[in-house]
Amino acid sequence: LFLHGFDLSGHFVDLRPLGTGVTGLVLSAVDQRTGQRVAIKKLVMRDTVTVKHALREVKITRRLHHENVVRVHEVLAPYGRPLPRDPTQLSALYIVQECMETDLARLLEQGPLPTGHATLLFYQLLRGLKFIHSANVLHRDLKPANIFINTDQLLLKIGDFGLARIVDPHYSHKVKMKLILSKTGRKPELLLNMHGYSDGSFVQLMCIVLSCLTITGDLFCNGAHELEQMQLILDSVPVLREEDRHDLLQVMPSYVSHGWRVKKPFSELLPEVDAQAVDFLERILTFHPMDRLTAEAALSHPFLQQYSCPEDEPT
Ligand SMILES: COc1ccc(-n2nnc3cnc(N[C@H]4CC[C@H](N)CC4)nc32)cc1
Repeated sequence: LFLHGFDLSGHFVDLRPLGTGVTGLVLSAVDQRTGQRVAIKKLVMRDTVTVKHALREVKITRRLHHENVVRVHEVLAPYGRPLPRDPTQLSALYIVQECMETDLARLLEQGPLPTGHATLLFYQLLRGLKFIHSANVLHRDLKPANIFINTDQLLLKIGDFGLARIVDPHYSHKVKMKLILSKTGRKPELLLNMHGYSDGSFVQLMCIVLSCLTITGDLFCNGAHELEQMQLILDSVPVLREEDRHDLLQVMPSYVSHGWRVKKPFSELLPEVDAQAVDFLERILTFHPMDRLTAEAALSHPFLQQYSCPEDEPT
C-alpha cells in the first residue's frame, strides 16, 4: 500500500494524513487485523542522526505502558516487515500507535474548558507525567498539540515523544536560567530540572494551564519576540531567587520589573478561578524549576484532591 510514501503491508487500509511532525509524516489507518484505527508515524532515515533519534524515540515510547500515555502497538520496517536486528540500515521505520480522537490544541480552539473538565484533564496530564518521569524520561515538547483526548470519556494521553530524552536521575545540574533565543526560534526556554514536568518550555506549560483554566493561554504566548514574551511572564510570575534576578539582569536589564514585584499576580489575573486553583497555579508556575511542584507532588495538591489517589497513580 503506497500513500504519501508510506509503503506498509496490506492489512493497513483507509490511510488518512494526520500531520507532519518533528520527526516525519503521520497517518491514520485501520488495522484490518483488529478493526482498530491506528496512528502511524513514518520516520525517514535520512542520516545517522535521524536514525539515532528514531531508534531513541522507539526505545522510549515502546516501554511506556500507561493509561495516560499514547500506546505504541508495534514498530515496522518498510513493507510492514518486522525490524531487522540491525535497524541502522533501514531507509524508514513506522511506529504504529493507538489513535485518539482529537488533541488539546483543537479542543481549546473551541473555547475555554469548564473548570471541572480542565481539572480532570490536568489530573490525567500530571498522572501521565508522574509515570513518564518515574521512567526517567523527559518529554521535552509538551504542548496542547501533543496531548491527545477522547472526548467521550474525557480521556487524556500524552503522545509524540519525538524530542524525548532519557535522563540520568542522579544528574546533578546547576539549574541555570538561560534564555535560548533565536537559535531554534522557540519561546524563551528555562532549563528545567528533570522533575519540572513541563520539561520543555515553561511558556508552553503556562499556556496549557492558563488556557485550561478558562483564560486564553495566548495571553502569555503572544509575545512578539522572546524578550517581550519573558516580560509577559515576569508580569505575573515572581522572581524569588537571587541567582535568577542576577541572571535576568544579565540578559534583559531593560525588561526587568522594578523592585521585582509582579504587576498582575494570578489572583488578579484569574478573578473568576477559585482560590485553590490559583494556589495550585502559583506552586506549579514558579520561575525557578526547583521551586516547582513535581508531577507527583502536584497530584496531591487540594486542587486535585477530588481525583487524587496515589495508589492508583502507578510509576
Ligand atoms: C504532527 O502531526 C501529528 C499528528 C498526529 C500525531 N499523533 N501521535 N499520536 C497520536 C494519536 N492519536 C492521534 N489522533 C489524531 C486524530 C486526528 C485529530 N484531528 C488529531 C488527533 N494523533 C496522534 C502526532 C503528530
